[in-house]
This record gives sequence, C-alpha cells and structure tokens, in this order.
Amino acid sequence: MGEHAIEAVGLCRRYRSRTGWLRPRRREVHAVAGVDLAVGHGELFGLLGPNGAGKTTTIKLLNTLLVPTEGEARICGFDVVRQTREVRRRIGYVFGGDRGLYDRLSARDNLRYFAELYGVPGREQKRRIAELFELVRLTGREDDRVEGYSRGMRQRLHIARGLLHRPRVLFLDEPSIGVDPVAARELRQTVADLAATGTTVLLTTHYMAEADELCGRIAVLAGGRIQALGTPAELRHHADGRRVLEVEAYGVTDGQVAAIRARPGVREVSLAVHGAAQLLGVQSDAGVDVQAAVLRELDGVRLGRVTSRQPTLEDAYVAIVNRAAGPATLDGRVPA
Ligand SMILES: Nc1ncnc2c1ncn2[C@@H]1O[C@H](COP(=O)(O)OP(=O)(O)OP(=O)(O)O)[C@@H](O)[C@H]1O
Repeated sequence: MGEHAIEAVGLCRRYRSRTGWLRPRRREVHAVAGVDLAVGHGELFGLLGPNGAGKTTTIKLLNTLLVPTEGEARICGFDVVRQTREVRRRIGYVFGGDRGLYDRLSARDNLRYFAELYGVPGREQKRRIAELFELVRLTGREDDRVEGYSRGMRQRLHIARGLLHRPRVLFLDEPSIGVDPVAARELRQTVADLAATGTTVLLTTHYMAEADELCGRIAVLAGGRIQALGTPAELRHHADGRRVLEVEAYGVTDGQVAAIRARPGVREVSLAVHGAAQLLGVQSDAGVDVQAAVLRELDGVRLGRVTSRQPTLEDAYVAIVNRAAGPATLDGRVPA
C-alpha cells in the first residue's frame, strides 16, 4: 500500500479537437495542465471548480479511464498507466445523472447483477448487499423497482453499486447534480457515513457549501490547474480583509455589472439567479464603503433586500476562481 491513497505529480491531459466546418482548424485544449495532489488514506477530499475546470478529466485520469499526456499518478501506490488492474481493483467510480442502473429491476437485483460483474464471491454477496443498503439508507426499499426511485435514492444506489467490491478509494463525480435540497442533504449524510468507514473519497462538486460541509481538504481547480488547496478554514483566508454587499435585484444588465466592477475598492462582482430575482454580490476592501456607489449604478432597477456581511467560504471561492480565470459567471450557489 502506498503512503497516499491518491497521488498525482505534474498530471496533464491535452485534447485535440477540430472546430469549424468550412475551414476546420485544430484546437488543443489543456483540460488538465499540471496537477499535483496527495490525498491520505481515509480522507474526504473535495475537487471544486467552475464548468470546464478539468474536474472530470482529472478523475478519469486517476481512475484509468483516460491516459495522461504527461505526468503520473498512483492509487494506493499503483501506477494508473502501468498497473491498471491493481488500480481498478481498489477504486470505485460514481458519477451524477441517471445512467448505469436497470430501471426494470429491483434495487437488490441491480446490486446482485453488478456484484456478479465485479466478481464479488457468491457467499459474500448477500451480506455485502445488505450492509450497503444500510449504509445508503435504502433498507426497506430493496425490492422496489428502480424506476420508482427518486433521483436522490438512485444516486445513493449508485454509491452502493460503486462500493460492492470494497474499493479503498471512491471517486464521486458531482453526486448531487439534479437532486433536490432535501435529498442532497441525505446524500451528504451517506457520503459522511462512507468516509467514517475509512474509505478515501474524492468528491467533485460545483457547490462550495457541500464541499465545506463534507471535506477535510479542498482543491480549487480552474483552467486545469489547482489554484488553491487547503482546509475550508484555510481557503476562507482568500477573502480576508473584504466585505460583501448583497443586493437582490430585478433586471441588472451586464453593463451595470461592468460599471460596478470598475468602481474603486470593488474586488469581485458576481450575479446569480435566485428564484425570480437576481442576487448581486459585490466584494470590496473592508475599509471602503461601496454601498452608495453600487446603488447609484443600479439607479432605475427594482431592488429588494440589501445586506452587508462578512465574507463566506463561497466568497473566497469566487475570489480564487476569478483571480485564475478573470471575471466569470459562477453558478456555485447552493439552494437553501
Ligand atoms: N473529449 C474531449 N475532447 C475535447 N475537449 C474536451 C473533451 N473532454 C473535455 N474537454 C474539454 O476539457 C476541459 C475540461 O473539461 P472537464 O469535463 O474535465 O471539466 P469539468 O471541470 O469536469 O467541467 P464540468 O463541471 O462542466 O463537468 C473543457 O474545456 C472541455 O471542453
């Protein structure tokens, strides 16, 4: 067993694609551009980043579905390129969404089928499956057909499926995508229970609040590189010395956002959709009062609540990602 559950050094993956139809051009995308990682056994580690940051590609490099163009990685000490069999025996992979289960079968038959496929010995199957139903809190619903399961229940069944062969490391790619807030909370509970069994979990998510609640350490990925890595408390320091003004508004334009961003003392501006309203977040240097200036720029726009508050981990995340990639729209807000 290696010193680390997951280790990557200078990991890179380039994609070549063609764009254009009349005059096709080759384009190279550095999806992962030099990632170094060391995740300890039993850690619950978060990989966070905006769309296209390289999270899924990183996971696919670590779980042997893609070969790196440069660099190397090991799982429990085994090389992901040269020792794929050893690696695959030790990993599970669960991705968000609906694929990968048989709707017409019961949950139990699904797990039996996959247990057979993964080579779980016959005499162990029954006990392992019962154990997993308990872990993912589906005991009592084992014999229901999966077609009647909610998204959250399906997602928990996916996790059970990924754990059948007792992997040391579980990759969880966007587990809460499309899951309602209550089900997402249950899902987080399952992930926390799982980590308590000693399984190493690498979780990717768009939701900072989810990573904050679950993960011991978080790496923020943007543009294929790790922009910040640390405990949630350490990452929070990226927003030190700032203050956040939040304005609920209806109909803020891109031009107004740009004008606010250009005001002295303003460090980041984000605009998120919040039900029927927009939520404008303005991070500024703590000593500068930007409220009057912001409200002046929004003259004529219907406004709701205006609040000034201390920065959260989410604000630190916005600061890290914006510094890496320039201003971008972030969809990282978690539904309450
Ligand atoms: N098969 C492919 N061919 C060409 N480009 C690709 C391919 N897969 C991914 N990319 C590009 O690589 C970059 C990283 O993609 P990746 O899917 O790893 O990001 P991500 O962080 O998982 O994003 P998301 O949250 O949207 O899933 C993106 O620019 C994407 O367009």
